[in-house]
Amino acid sequence: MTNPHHPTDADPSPTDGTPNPAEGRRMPPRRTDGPDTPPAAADGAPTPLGPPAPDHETDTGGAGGNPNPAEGRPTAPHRPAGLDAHLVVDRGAFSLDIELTAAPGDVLALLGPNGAGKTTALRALAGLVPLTAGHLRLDGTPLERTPPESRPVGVVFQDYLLFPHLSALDNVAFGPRCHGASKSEARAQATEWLTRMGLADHTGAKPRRLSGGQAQRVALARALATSPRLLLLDEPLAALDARTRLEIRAQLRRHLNEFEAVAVLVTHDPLDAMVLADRLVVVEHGRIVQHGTPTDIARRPRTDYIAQLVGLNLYRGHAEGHTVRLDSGPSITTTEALSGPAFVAFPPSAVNLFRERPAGAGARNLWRCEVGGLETHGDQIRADLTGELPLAADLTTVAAAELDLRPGAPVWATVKATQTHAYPA
Ligand SMILES: Nc1ncnc2c1ncn2[C@@H]1O[C@H](COP(=O)(O)OP(=O)(O)OP(=O)(O)O)[C@@H](O)[C@H]1O
Repeated sequence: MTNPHHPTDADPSPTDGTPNPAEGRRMPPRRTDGPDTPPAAADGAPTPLGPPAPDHETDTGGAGGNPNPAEGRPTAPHRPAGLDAHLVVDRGAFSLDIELTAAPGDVLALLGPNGAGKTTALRALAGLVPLTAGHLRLDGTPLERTPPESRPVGVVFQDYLLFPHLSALDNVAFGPRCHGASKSEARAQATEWLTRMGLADHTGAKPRRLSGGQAQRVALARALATSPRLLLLDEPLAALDARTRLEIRAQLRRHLNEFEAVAVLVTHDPLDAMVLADRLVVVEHGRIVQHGTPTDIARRPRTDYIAQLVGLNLYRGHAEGHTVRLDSGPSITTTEALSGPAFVAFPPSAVNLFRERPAGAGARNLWRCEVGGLETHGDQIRADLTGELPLAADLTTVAAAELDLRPGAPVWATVKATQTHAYPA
């Protein structure tokens, strides 16, 4: 479980990383740099975040609660469970402005291209970047002014940031220990978490002796051991090789399913997002461009980035019945009949290529194109076509050889109307 302690101004513990004789444990040094730097532990590793100090934030939502005329006594203020955030962060040339809400048990994935603002959003939730405006409430409690170490937040950093000098057990026990558990209680909790993670045989191992997948699970156990109300995962599988990733992705999904509070993960990988999250929030240029279930997003992408992510050709135009006239000129015949601004999408595998104009195109769409480039894509060749309609087409290596495809070659591309999907823009 991730919960090393970070001293606050109210914390009288030593600030030089030396053992605290009063408590018999080593405290991390106090940081003097800005809030945008993760707090560091004694060994320089950023300090994972922990639950709130017991007396820290108080609920301001109800100012003492509303009187209930029926009973003549005040009721508890309404405290919506889960995450309610409007994150506004100004960083000079870059600004983030996104709203996130999630119920307990939800797993949200923030997905987006480099520089979109995903990490900034995660760090704002953790309290490592201050909000310029907006709000952040967790289970109804405002957290904007709560320091990172006092937020009920657990973080799994991309490279895990385990304390190298501590065993897996002590890495996990560190969180509960910093929140007042006795050494034996903290170790018992850590043992339980490591056992749940399938690491009962590795409790004594130092991080350098753990595989990538094991280290990831120790980091997750450390994040969960203090029962956070918000779990943040920054590219949780990025440091793993492809084989381990497959296995750990499935395990992480299981652990997230069992986690009863809100989890937010940041990823570049659409597969991680689709497997791990209930809802995707796609961020571009610091703004949400689309959100929804993985299926919604995959079926109805609304930006080029998302279309590429889910492997679709995407066009925007104006629909009249079964024809969508594209803003760029040509038309696409679709099975759906629509009226007004519309998107049309189809997968590269739906495209058939011919060197000669095919006879009797019938209900197929037909465009004259040119091969712009070719690349291997899994066991297929992906042809990028330019010309009347820019598109990506997938074909087998045998078909590519038979067509003698090479950059600059003219080709005819067809797509059946039944393989397109049109929806309102
Ligand atoms: N400390 C900082 N000060 C000022 N600007 C920053 C700082 N850190 C990041 N930025 C800028 O904020 C923007 C968003 O960065 P951020 O790291 O949040 O994006 P990201 O979506 O996580 O990208 P990536 O996927 O590459 O990690 C970028 O333009 C980046 O240059």
